[in-house]
Amino acid sequence: MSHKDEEDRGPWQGRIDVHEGPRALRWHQCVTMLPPQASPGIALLGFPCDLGVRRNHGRAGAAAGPAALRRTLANLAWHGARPVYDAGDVGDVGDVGDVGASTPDAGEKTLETMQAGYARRITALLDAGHVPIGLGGGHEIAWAAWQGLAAHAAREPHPPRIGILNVDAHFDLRTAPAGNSGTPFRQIAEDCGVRDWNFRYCVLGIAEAANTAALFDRARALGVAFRLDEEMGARDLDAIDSTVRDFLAGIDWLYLTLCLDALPGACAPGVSAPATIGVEPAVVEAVIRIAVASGKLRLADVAELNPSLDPNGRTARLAARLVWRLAREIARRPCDVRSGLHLPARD
Ligand SMILES: N=CN[C@@H](CCC(=O)O)C(=O)O
Ligand SMILES: [Mn+2]
Ligand SMILES: [Mn+2]
Repeated sequence: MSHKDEEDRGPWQGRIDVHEGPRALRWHQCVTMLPPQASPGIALLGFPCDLGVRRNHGRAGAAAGPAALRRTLANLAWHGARPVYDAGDVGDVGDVGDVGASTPDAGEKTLETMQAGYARRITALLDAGHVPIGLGGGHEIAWAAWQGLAAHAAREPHPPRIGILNVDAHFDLRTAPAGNSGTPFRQIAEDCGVRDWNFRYCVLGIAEAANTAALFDRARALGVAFRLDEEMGARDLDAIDSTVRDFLAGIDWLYLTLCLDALPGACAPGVSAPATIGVEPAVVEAVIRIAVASGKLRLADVAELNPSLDPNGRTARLAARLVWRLAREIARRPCDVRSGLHLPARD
């Protein structure tokens, strides 16, 4: 690779094991910028936004999450059998400025224009048969992701039953009238009402101490399935498996969202609200395996990475590992010509 090529690869740079043979590959050598008419693959899309975290009185900095995630992913070992594309960041030229071009917001990066831009990009990626993995950004990414997925689903002759599986210390069902990082699933519940769809939402890792009684009441009123952080240990894996499988049995399409503040604060300090107990990374990986093996996953993301609060890039490493795990499990599955995750697993 020439010096010029290396420069052109932006964050996708890292160690090259020149003496290790052709299988000694890392992500930076295999991820390509998303070309037009690309064959179906995994598409990474950055959401460099923390405007929702700010509105939610959280600690700002997650806007730098996607860049840190790409830099960390770049050096991980490549075992992929399926292409991974970098679809860039929302907010790149043309993404946000065309929402109501005559409004004062035209071209401005507000929370709503960023969310609308992300939603449009997600719909286009899904329409092209890709499995998008969103790189957050605050958890306001979830309302944007839902809008993109719902627009894609609405094109189906019979709209699929969409379920959201959230690994999170928080319900994010707040009622604040202006959307923020704490409201996305309440916004989605309302949108389901408008569309006459059932709201199907399951959260794993809820910290009782970090969610008020009002939030628990709202979750119960909305029929939300959840497990507390204290019910998410390695010893609980059979019960976790049942919770996830029961949820998956009642849906056709899955949106999986991983809020890094669900993981123990010692592993994931680089978030707005670190967890005191949290869910161990190995358990989160087990959830990812079950979710992907269902063949129903359409869209996933990792939210709340805040590099400004992240000593030694510890949280970025964990976030990259979870993206890596997602991609690894997706790549194990046989590929249908269009969006091929309906097929049974090979193993
Ligand atoms: N998305 C996170 N929501 C949590 C954490 C708030 C924070 O950033 O401190 C919530 O609203 O409770
Ligand atoms: Mn959270
Ligand atoms: Mn959250």
